[in-house]
Amino acid sequence: MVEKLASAERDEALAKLPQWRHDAAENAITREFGFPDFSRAFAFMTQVALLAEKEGHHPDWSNSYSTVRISLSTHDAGGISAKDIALAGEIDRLLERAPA
Ligand SMILES: C[C@H](O)[C@H](O)[C@H]1CNC2=NC(N)=NC(=O)C2=N1
Repeated sequence: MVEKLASAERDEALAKLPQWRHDAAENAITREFGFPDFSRAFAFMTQVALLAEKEGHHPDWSNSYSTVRISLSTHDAGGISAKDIALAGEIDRLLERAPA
């Protein structure tokens, strides 16, 4: 089982993911994404869903029209693990490859 990161490790990893925030109340890392419309927001969610299935690691998220909010934590570890950091990086790279 993957271990949760110590807060110093988490902060060091987050320094390389400047668009992600540590949400202490959720014990998760979060990012909000804005798109021009619902279709593009949902297309992004579809890509993230496929990525999550591939990784066996899944986001907690919400969608309101053209906004998608993603919260990543490792439920099994009770906090933020390297898997969350890795998935956040891959989600960022999805947008670099195919800007919405
Ligand atoms: C068995 C399966 O791999 C686990 O239940 C996975 C599935 N996806 C998961 N996703 C997240 N975010 N946290 C987990 O602990 C987790 N566990």
